[in-house]
Amino acid sequence: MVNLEIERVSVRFALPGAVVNAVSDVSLTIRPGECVALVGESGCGKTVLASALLGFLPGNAETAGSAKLGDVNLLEATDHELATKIRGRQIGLIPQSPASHLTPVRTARSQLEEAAKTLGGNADRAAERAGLRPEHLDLYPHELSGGMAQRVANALALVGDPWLLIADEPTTGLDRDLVDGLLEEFRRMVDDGHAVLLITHDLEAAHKIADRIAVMYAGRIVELGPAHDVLDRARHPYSRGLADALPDRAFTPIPGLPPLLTDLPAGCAFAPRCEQATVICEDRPVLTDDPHAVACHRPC
Ligand SMILES: Nc1ncnc2c1ncn2[C@@H]1O[C@H](COP(=O)(O)OP(=O)(O)OP(=O)(O)O)[C@@H](O)[C@H]1O
Ligand code: NI
Repeated sequence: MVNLEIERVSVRFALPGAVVNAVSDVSLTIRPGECVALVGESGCGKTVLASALLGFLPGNAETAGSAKLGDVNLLEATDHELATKIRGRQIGLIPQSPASHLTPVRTARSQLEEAAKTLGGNADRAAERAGLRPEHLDLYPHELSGGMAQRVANALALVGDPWLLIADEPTTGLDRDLVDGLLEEFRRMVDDGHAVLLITHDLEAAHKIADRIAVMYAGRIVELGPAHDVLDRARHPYSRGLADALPDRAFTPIPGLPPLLTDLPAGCAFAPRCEQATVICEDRPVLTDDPHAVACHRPC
């Protein structure tokens, strides 16, 4: 097994009269045997980064940087190469809003069995791992509740036993028991030598299973380190605000809104919301190169 080496990846969308800088200069290595959680507010670029890795960006997207899985640069691979070698086999994706990715005219079982046949996996085993009962499998997508559709999508991503699973908000609509069951399944995979990139708003979920946490703000990673360090001793004022808003801490969420991705400031994008900011924050801070990395001139 190899690492996934994401190096200086940027993704921009060209719109009439504007450019959306959705992901800027993201570097992150994901290794077998670890779970990395990618957290941050809605719209900070988490899903766009995942889509870039699997070749799911729309035509108006432009990418820079590289994402290497062995000798394959995922950002330059052809759709054929991604479809036959990567997706589902090496990298499984649990997409955000899974219901829209299921084929409406076919039962969950037929979709899962087809994936199992193509990828060489076991449909029943994947369904069980995702917390589905056999009777759920005979339903059509429109008959599935949100939580059940989520479990079908989770099973589809697990069936080919990919070494890396990218799970984009995989706990949406699941009640606590199912969330815990799924997180335990992810942890088992990781302990078995797989890797999981868990994209989530749910810091509690990240706290439970992640080895490392990457905090994203306005398209950039602003803090990256061991999960407990990032949650309990956050260095970036933004991460500290996120961690302080955990239910058992219950401080007020950070006031204000992130900047528009079409109009990013030249300096630190968080500065306008930051109580620590001074004039030095008009220069963009770079992410430090240490095990608990932070991009901030005035870390906590
Ligand atoms: N095809 C597109 N064209 C233009 N802008 C886009 C496109 N797709 C995404 N964006 C923008 O890129 C930004 C990042 O979106 P993304 O979906 O990655 O956020 P996210 O962090 O996954 O948020 P959430 O937590 O709500 O899922 C958003 O501002 C979004 O509007
Ligand atoms: Ni998203």
